[in-house]
Amino acid sequence: MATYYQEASHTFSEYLLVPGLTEEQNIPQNVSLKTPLVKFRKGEEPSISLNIPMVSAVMQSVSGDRLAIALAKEGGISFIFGSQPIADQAAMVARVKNYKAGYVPSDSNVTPDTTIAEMLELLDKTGHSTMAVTEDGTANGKLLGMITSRDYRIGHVSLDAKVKEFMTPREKLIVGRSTDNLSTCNDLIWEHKLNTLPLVDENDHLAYLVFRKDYESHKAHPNELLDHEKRFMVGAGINTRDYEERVPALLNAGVDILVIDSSDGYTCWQAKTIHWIREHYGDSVKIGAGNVVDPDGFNYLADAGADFIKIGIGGGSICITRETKGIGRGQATAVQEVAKARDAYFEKTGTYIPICSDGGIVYDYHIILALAMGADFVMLGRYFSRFEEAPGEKLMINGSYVKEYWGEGSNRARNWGRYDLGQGRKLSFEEGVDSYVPYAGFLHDNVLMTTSKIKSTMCNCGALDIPELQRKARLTLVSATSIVEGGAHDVMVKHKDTSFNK
Ligand SMILES: NC(=O)C1=CN([C@@H]2O[C@H](COP(=O)(O)OP(=O)(O)OC[C@H]3O[C@@H](n4cnc5c(N)ncnc54)[C@H](O)[C@@H]3O)[C@@H](O)[C@H]2O)C=CC1
Ligand SMILES: O=c1[nH]c(=O)c2[nH+]cn([C@@H]3O[C@H](COP(=O)(O)O)[C@@H](O)[C@H]3O)c2[nH]1
Ligand SMILES: [K+]
Repeated sequence: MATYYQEASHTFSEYLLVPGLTEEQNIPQNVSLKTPLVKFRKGEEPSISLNIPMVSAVMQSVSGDRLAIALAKEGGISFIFGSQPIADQAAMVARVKNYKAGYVPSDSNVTPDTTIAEMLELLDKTGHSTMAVTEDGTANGKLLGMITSRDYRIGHVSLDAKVKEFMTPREKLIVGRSTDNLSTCNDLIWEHKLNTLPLVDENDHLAYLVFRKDYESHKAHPNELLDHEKRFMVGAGINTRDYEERVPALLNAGVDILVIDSSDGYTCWQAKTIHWIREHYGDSVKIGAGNVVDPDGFNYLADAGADFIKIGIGGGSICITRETKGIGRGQATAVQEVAKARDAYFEKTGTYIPICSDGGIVYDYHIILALAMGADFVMLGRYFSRFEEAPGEKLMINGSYVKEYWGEGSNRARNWGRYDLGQGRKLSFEEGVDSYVPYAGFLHDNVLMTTSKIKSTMCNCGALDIPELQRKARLTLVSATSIVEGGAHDVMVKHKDTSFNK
């Protein structure tokens, strides 16, 4: 006989948090939203943590390189969509990794004997007029000087002249140490009125350049998610078919973490994919898996070796999976059940596997509910698709700006050809829709608003960080009429509330 669950499965909107005791220290400035991205042993630190508990969905209309950079600046991570040719996806990853985040490896380097003609050719290629002069002409050679467009006057210098005749020599340069933090660099930049500060190591070899204008952008983003080379972190989605080609290409492009992107993660295909990665790369390559909605699915992927596990079938705003295939579970219940399994797994094995609630976040407060129920972070599609940096087209419809947002299971997304891979399968039915969402401006402003709401609610619950919230949270189911009570009611609203974030 089939198994029947006795409880109905619930959605986020059916819950509210009951405040806990708020004390002196419970102010938003003291709240940390840092959260683990990959599994770790009890008492140890995860090798990757997020600075805010938000990641962007593995979707064509959400996670391109532009959004990935904007989100990494805020402390989250994007998973670049996998529904595109391998080379295109790897190129997107590489664009994020090569983006400047304060410290820049110098990409325009010459030697003292380089001619002005050769230097101009390089300028043409890179577009960068500030060049390092090193002994061997490489980005990490011994620093001998700097040359910028202010040092020579085109038309007035011989093209055969050498760089050494015009450069500012090393002894006249102000330099920083490669170990200096950005604020020390910025002090030097201001003190000496510099545009560029070279950083050298103990042997006077060039390490990085720090530019005045980059520092200003960096200062506005204290939560930036950076790798050990100070590059933005980025993830990428893979599938369970072409991973033998896709994974090496993504790693080569510098990807920090992978996730297997599927509606249903409780499959032998996912276990095989993870095993292949462990066999070829050991634990050095981090990979999330999913989606699951119950303890069985969680335990299967945990045993297979997943670094994090994603929860959610059919709850996404563009999803029609529940309608077309009859599979899924209310997202709140799914998170609660999987969180229980994760805690039991931790208890049993000493390994903590972060879980991600994917899909169905409609209001900002749904994020805090997901976290309170045990999720370590959330994945959002619709939320990010509304922003300037999202890949969808921005259009004017009936006097309002909208962005395009389409599901990965829609014909539009599937047309790139994945569904013809291997077995020559053809698409038989759609599992997602193509839609518009109201345009919402820039990612930075929206994420700032969302995270400040999360922090504020955490103060109501007396929690200074996410684990404390998870320990202390008290959640209540709400009746249908109390949901009406929770909105503006029995008044004529003058202006539509834009902070509502829907
Ligand atoms: N979270 C959600 O509720 C949903 C998400 N989506 C999104 O749509 C996209 C497509 O999802 P899916 O259709 O689940 O893609 P999928 O590629 O995981 O699965 C498609 C079909 O191929 C089969 N399959 C997978 N690997 C195989 C292999 N190596 N050999 C033979 N058969 C194999 C699967 O069992 C399934 O029947 C993803 O981006 C996913 O995130 C779609 C529907 C619902
Ligand atoms: O049934 C589906 N058909 C689709 O075409 C589809 N595309 C994406 N997804 C899933 O929805 C998540 C994003 O959900 P939100 O827009 O609610 O944030 C995503 O992160 C996915 O898990 C889909 N589900
Ligand atoms: K399954």
